[in-house]
Amino acid sequence: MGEAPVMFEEDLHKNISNGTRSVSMAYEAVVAVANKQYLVGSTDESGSSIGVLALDQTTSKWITPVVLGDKPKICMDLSVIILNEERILVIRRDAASEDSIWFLELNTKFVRDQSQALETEVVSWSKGVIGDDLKPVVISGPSGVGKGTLISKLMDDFPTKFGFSVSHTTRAPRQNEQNGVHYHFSVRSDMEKDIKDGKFLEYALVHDNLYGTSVEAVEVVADAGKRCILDIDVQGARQVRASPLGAKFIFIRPPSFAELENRLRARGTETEEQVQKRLRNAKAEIEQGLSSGIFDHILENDDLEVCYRNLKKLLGLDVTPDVCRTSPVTEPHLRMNHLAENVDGHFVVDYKNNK
Ligand SMILES: Nc1nc2c(ncn2[C@@H]2O[C@H](COP(=O)(O)OP(=O)(O)O)[C@@H](O)[C@H]2O)c(=O)[nH]1
Ligand SMILES: Nc1ncnc2c1ncn2[C@@H]1O[C@H](COP(=O)(O)OP(=O)(O)O)[C@@H](O)[C@H]1O
Repeated sequence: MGEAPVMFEEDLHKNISNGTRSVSMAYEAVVAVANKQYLVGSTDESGSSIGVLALDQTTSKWITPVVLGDKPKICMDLSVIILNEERILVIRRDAASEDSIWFLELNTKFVRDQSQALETEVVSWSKGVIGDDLKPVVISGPSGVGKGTLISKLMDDFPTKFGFSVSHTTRAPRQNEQNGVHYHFSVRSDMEKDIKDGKFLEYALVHDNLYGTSVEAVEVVADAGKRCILDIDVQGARQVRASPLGAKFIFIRPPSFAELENRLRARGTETEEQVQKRLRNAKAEIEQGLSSGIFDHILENDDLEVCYRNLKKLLGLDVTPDVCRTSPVTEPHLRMNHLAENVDGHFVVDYKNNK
């Protein structure tokens, strides 16, 4: 697999020989996917990463695609395996094992969306994660449910194991929030330019502010050999689910809407108007979290220590097993003053009339 079919090699040399395109880079492997031939090379223009070229067989034109994602460093010995029409596996045979497996996305939904947004050919690298251990973790949930509290506990208890993906946002910093630690507090125009330049894995308008996860924010954690934790909203989780990142998705649900409101108010970080806006958004977020199918697990944050223990259990950390209320949640008892029904193993809770 990964060796150029004979007719392609002849075709390639013919193209090169008749000057259709001088391929100035040494190429290690060629594969045919859909109506294109992809050359995965030992170097790109930067001279530091593996390069990618494509020959569109319908037009016989060479394409230098925009290459997104963290790029694998150059190597002199690689193999390519076609997984399907969407992605290929690239194995850097002379690299250390933790950096030898890479996916090149050629035609995934993420790549197609980026191609449309950037109006050009796009491919995207993503580092293959060996096993579950280093798989990034997406944690979502309505404002005030306890995401930050749970993540802080994980980071405090396992500082060498987990790293936090520092998002960008146009929201103003709260008291005690440090730029570059809690968020990269940004100007909207700067964020919008970087989004257009393909530097963001996902982004969304949340409570009237722009939030986004840069590719670099995730790679910084991965390069440190840590498991990346992303605290993002449901819209962002949906985008990450469609991206090549390959994460574990966990939705944190409050024990009741009234308790969520109590916590948000008690935290004292938002104005009354912002509290109302976040509570309005919370209803849709919770319904999305419970019934969208984006999330692998749903955890109820009633008792903090129980929820934290269940979170650690989900992440394969050594804890005494607990009644882990993860989806699908079977027993339909929620301390709500509102009926919850069990639909396809998920709770669809009607928060509409909860007061
Ligand atoms: N899509 C997306 N959402 C984010 C990101 N960073 C934070 N959020 C979400 O934005 C919402 C508001 O976050 P924040 O203002 O810190 O308020 P909090 O949820 O009350 O802590 C929360 O649901 C976060 O999960 C991001 O990078 N992308
Ligand atoms: N299980 C819990 N029981 C009671 N209060 C909680 C619980 N989990 C978090 N809190 C409190 O609720 C507030 C919101 O928590 P936070 O982590 O900021 O939520 P989020 O990051 O989801 O917006 C904080 O004041 C926090 O101390």
